[in-house]
Amino acid sequence: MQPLALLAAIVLIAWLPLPDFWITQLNYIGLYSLVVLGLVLLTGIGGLTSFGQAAFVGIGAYTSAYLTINAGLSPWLTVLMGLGITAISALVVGWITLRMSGHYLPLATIAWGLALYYLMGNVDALGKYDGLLGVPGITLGDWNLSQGRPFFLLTWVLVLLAAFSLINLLNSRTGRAIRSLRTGAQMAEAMGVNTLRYKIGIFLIAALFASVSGWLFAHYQGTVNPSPFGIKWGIEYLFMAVLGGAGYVWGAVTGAALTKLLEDQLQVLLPRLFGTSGSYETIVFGIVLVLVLKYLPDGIWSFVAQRLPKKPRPNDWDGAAPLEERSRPAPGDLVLDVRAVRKQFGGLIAVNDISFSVRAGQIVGLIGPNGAGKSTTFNLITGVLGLTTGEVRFRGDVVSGLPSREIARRGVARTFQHVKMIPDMTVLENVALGAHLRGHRGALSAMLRLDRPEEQRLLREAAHQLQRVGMEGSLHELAGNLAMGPQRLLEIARALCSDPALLLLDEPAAGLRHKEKQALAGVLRQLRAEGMSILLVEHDMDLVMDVTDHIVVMEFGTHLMEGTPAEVQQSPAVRAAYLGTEH
Ligand SMILES: Nc1ncnc2c1ncn2[C@@H]1O[C@H](COP(=O)(O)OP(=O)(O)OP(=O)(O)O)[C@@H](O)[C@H]1O
Repeated sequence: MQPLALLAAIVLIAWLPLPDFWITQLNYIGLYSLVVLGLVLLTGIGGLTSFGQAAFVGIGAYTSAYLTINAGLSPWLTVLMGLGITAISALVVGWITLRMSGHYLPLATIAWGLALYYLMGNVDALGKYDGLLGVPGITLGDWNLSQGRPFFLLTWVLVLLAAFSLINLLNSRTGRAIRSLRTGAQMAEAMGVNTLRYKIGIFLIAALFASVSGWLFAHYQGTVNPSPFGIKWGIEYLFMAVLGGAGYVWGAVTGAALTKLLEDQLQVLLPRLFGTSGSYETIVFGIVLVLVLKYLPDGIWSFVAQRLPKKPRPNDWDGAAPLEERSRPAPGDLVLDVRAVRKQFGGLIAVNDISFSVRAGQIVGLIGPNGAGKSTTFNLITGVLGLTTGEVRFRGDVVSGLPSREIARRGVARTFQHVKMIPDMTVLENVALGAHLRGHRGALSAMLRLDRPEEQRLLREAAHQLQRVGMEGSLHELAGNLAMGPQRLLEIARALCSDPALLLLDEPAAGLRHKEKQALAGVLRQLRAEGMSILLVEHDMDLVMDVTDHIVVMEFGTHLMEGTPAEVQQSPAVRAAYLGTEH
């Protein structure tokens, strides 16, 4: 949707002779939309559930109300102060709670919401549960922006700014990193994404949006008290996000609008229907939520989004400058040196003093029967697991003990045994995530669209790597629609995007058809010809024998033998290990 067309629509609505009742409704919808836009980013896109957003609305509202009443400051100044206090609170709360996973995070946000509610209700200076009265309006010259149509304009311009800055953010390097959070930390960290930093970042942005809504609310109402900032409202905001479509920016506005309109209509209709007064609308909302979750699990906007024409991202990257590349190891240089690595899980020694090396321009296969310890060795090299003893050196430096994103930064790229990608993002965007560490632009420059030159360079790299693996025809397809073969190639292209000196492939042939395996073998041979070093963990013996230069065989966590494919094929010990017969 075009920002200017929407802005024009807002000005038109303000100008039309609509009854004041509807302007008031739209004002509240705008206030809610701001909070829910934050939730779309945090919960729908980032996968972090928060019941505590109403508390951030409260911080924005109370800060501005208190300072305008008691210190006589201008609301234009107090909004910034509210944002500052909100930012500090969000950083502290986020830093503590966002390390938690599963149910703990929502529980922690409930605790935070409750704590703040009771704090607001018990502090004398904040008027306890009666709150603060006589909050002055927001003025611009002689114009009072806190009433009716002027307030409508102010609120909805802010909603548009928030919505389009989110859209810009999601279409950027930072946005891809944020979207990767939902797939789990392992893939994101392997792409060099500092997941905790990004989680705190989206928590902060969502809190700031809520704080602005609180500021507007305080000056619109002219009074603040704790009840709109309690946990009930924390739940209600989440409800709006889920109803509208938590994965979509416009889902936020849809959810806020439907909830407000439905609530108002039901509050009038239902008591008439039942003949008594009561909060029947809550029951109806519960039923609506269950129905939406059953029939439109991605929210009401998803229904619209599926029917909107989809334009592929216009190609503006072809002319961009290529990204800088790291220095390459010379052919034959020692790239990976695994020295007596051991991993113990309780009493089980999964990897028992394994040593081997990979040289530049070599494809080394790591094979062995199920449970031999291949994946564990792979995870030790990539930093997913810590070593019990031993050492891993990459290009001469010890990398064991480093977090996986640091190992990725040094030039080790990987794919996953079970493909990990972002299904609702295009192939091109998924692959561009691999170049995360080669870009530097952050959230603010993305929101303001100052990141475009860098973004074009990143997309150019992604398109180039897709061409390298023969997928140049699928740039704009959604990754979730790909067959298994192209999915595996997507992962390889994504890994190549980081400009690696070593590529670690975890069972890339698993689930592939014969033709797809042939295509994969072709890509691997071509990469080797270009000087890439590859460690290949694989069960498919045809592929391993076909493409590797050297093979390391593991059995029960130990090093059984190593040699050329021919030597390994002829080894009675290897045959026995696979067939389970005598050595
Ligand atoms: N996190 C863990 N905790 C305990 N034991 C583990 C853990 N991960 C792996 N193991 C054990 O370590 C051994 C080696 O497992 P690993 O997955 O590395 O083997 P693999 O050779 O990759 O097998 P496959 O080919 O089936 O993937 C197995 O006995 C496995 O059960």
